[in-house]
Amino acid sequence: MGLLVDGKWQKDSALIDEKEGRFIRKESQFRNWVTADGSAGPTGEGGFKAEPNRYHLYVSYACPWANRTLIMRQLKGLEELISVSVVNPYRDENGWTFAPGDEVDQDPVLDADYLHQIYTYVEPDYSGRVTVPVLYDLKQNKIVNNESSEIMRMLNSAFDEVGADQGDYYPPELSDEIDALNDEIYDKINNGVYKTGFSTKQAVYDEEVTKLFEALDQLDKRLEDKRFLLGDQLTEADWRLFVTLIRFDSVYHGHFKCNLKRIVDYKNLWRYTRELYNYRGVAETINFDHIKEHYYATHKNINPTGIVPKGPELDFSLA
Ligand SMILES: N[C@@H](CCC(=O)N[C@@H](CS)C(=O)NCC(=O)O)C(=O)O
Repeated sequence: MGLLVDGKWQKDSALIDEKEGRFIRKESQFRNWVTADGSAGPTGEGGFKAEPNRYHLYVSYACPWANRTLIMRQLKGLEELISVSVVNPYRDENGWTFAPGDEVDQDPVLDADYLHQIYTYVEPDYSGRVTVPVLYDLKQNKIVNNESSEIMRMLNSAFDEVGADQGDYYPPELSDEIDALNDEIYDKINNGVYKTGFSTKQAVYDEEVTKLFEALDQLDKRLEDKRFLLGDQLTEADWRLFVTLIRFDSVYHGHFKCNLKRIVDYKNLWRYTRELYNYRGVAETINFDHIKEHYYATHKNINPTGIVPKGPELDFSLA
């Protein structure tokens, strides 16, 4: 996997701590916020007022972090207000690309070949990873933010006065509970599948896969008497969990060796995953071809042939 160093693309870089055999995720770097009045948000600079047709979202259908922002865009009815470009699912030594493909978009800003060109266009000496999602300001030609958890929060509330649909997925009275669940789910599940799949030492794999399934077992119990994580109200925490569950049986189970069980084997998690998948507009944000192609073809270190498996056959219908 490549990255930018002082604005120059380097084709190779390591995300694994060689000695420990552990996967380490790096912090996102653009941390400004779109707000209703353009004032600064919790981090970064002000000047990013919520306006229709001003912001653009770069995503990959493969990526669970990008998926959560696409879901929030859908839930809040922002499809006409915030445009989207989907990158090619195959990430080669040049990182994410706009190489033509099924359901791949062209870049509206620079007609770029690579996503890293967007990063260096706004910051010519940028050093760091070139990740999706990216929320881009078409008016000022700046990257607002490339941290999905923050982009989700902006989409949840900043556009409410300019045409977003009703609905608050991070209501103040539940925020402490949501934050606590998010921390747990991020560490053990969202990032847990990556820590399991990218481990290069048996002991690290054993430890991570055990933590992952303990957490899934607990959530399955939690959902025994609850429709959603916090009861009847759907919150951000559900969508953050969902993006990992929906990829689980297709890629994490095989490709990342998270194979003690599948999600279809869990009574409550399976019911829950299907319900969220069928929730309004959400299925449109899921593209299993992109998901499978990305993981199996891109991570040659764990799947050297790049063969993308045909299965599994999954039925998400509610019947
Ligand atoms: N913390 C970031 C993580 C985003 C992320 O890691 N995206 C992956 C795709 S799933 C990516 O673009 N990786 C490219 C790289 O690390 O070079 C977020 O949640 O937005």
